[in-house]
Amino acid sequence: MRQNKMILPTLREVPKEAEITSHRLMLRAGIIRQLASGIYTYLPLGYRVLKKVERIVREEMERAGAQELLFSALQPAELWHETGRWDDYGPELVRLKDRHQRDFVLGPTHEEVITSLVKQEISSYKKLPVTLFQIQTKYRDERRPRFGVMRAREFVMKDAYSFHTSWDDLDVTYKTMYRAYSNIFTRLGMFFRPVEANAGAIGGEGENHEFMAMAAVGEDTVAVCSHCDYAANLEKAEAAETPAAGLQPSDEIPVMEKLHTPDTKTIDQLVAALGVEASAFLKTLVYLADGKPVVAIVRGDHEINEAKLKDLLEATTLEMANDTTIERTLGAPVGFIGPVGLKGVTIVIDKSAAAVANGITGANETDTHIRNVVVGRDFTPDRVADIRNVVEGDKCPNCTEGTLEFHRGIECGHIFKLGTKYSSKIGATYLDENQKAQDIIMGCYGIGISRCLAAVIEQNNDEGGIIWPLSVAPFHVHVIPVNVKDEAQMSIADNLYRRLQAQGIEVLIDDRDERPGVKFKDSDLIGIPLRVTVGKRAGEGIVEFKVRKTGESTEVSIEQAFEEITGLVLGQ
Ligand SMILES: O=C(C[C@@H]1CCCCN1)Cn1cnc2cc(Cl)c(F)cc2c1=O
Ligand SMILES: [Mg+2]
Repeated sequence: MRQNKMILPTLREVPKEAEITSHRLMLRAGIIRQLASGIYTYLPLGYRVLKKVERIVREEMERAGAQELLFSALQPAELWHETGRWDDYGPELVRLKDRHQRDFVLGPTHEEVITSLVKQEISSYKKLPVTLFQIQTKYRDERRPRFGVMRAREFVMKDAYSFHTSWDDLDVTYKTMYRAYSNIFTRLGMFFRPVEANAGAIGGEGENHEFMAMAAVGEDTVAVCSHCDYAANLEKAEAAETPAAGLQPSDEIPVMEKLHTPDTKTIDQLVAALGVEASAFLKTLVYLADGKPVVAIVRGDHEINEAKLKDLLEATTLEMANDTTIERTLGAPVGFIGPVGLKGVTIVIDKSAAAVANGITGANETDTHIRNVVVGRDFTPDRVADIRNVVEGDKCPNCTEGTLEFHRGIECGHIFKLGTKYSSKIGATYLDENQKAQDIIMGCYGIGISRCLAAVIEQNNDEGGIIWPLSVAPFHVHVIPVNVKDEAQMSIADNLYRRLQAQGIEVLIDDRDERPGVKFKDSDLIGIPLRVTVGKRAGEGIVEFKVRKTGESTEVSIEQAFEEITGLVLGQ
């Protein structure tokens, strides 16, 4: 490709709205341009990378035995009524009416669509298992799109769905997909970790894993064991059971005692006022689970994990109760609430909080707390479960030797064992050997294709700009004639450009009439992995060969450069 003709608008200045490296570099390197909030145009340079990521994903999906198809982004609302998700989702679901005033959604995902296709096209167990996938634009009306394509309102996703007659068979495909995902992210040149995850709204009855590109700007927190290969999204991570903290037989603990705690509402204020550790407090929170009040208790030094609480309660919606609801439900002001004496409200307590020998909680009276509260003596919880976020230093639940460390990750893939949640609602069954209709068992597997571009850049950049891995680079080689008016330089550059292209190598030639400094800065910025500079010594047949990743550059003969490049590119 001749750069002088390309729409490749590089920018010197960092656009102020871009907060993270990949967003800044994607704008500066002429990869994307914003059309509207959370909606992006992929310029030619960016589109070449997007197609390369798609190709790698497609190759690995086909190697895993999946068949590619393509759905419409427009989905009839009827399907979303059948699964109930029309009502489950709020403004994030893009809804519209066609000219006949019929309701449609712009697809954020395609469980309903693919399950209804399988319902109408597959009826015998002989046709199962089958895995189908598409690479297509998805729409999710994020309240606050940010970080460029990392959290956009329109994005390219590969979504795959598998259909089975048994959980064992689903497990085979799940493992195949897990391996395919590892191949994909390895080929993208990404430092990634598969982590145990929380299925979230999609539900499903089985295990699920996210594939995290490890990066400081990642929105997700991953707990990683210092000793074994345990890794889990914080939404899911657990700690090894620690023996209950020196539980004294409850009869030795004195009876509860009220404490006058004027205006001390937060744990920190209480620690200061009472001079006891935060871990001695039973922090009481009030939620509405599907509209019903639930009291959740964690130790004062822990944080509630709403994903775990929601799963435990099997709630469709879970939200913090507002102060009015709290005061109405518990008859006490926020900051002084506690579990003792509550009637008619479900109490869930975290296992670590339940192990507190004698705790301090709100007394459900203004400016009053109580100490010597013993779980099981002074109040009886309805559930004792893991509903807290693990903290760094917690024991690993897998090996119990290592401790958990936190790292940030960008979720680039997520695979799920769905079960029959969608097939039962859509009515996708198969006839088993006894001609009996059974609900099809499903798995689903997503990759954020456009998000991968940002993740790869976050992990591959330096002060000069992007450093594309060869596998996804928009071009393999950047040929830069220093002075386009110099006949010798241009003919040598052109000749090399043509010979490399003839080998199937993708070459960008900077034939712009620009100062050398501008050319080199742009070349570092757009991050083509290999560069040949044709300058003063071209007449002697000498060019400069530079590897963007290492910065290493050597003066070599044109032939040496040609050999080196074909070796690196065709050998990859
Ligand atoms: O998409 C999934 C699960 C898997 C991911 C892999 C590929 C197949 N789907 C989860 N999810 C996320 N955000 C959503 C947003 C909206 Cl507005 C919605 F209506 C539905 C969903 C939704 O279901
Ligand atoms: Mg996910």
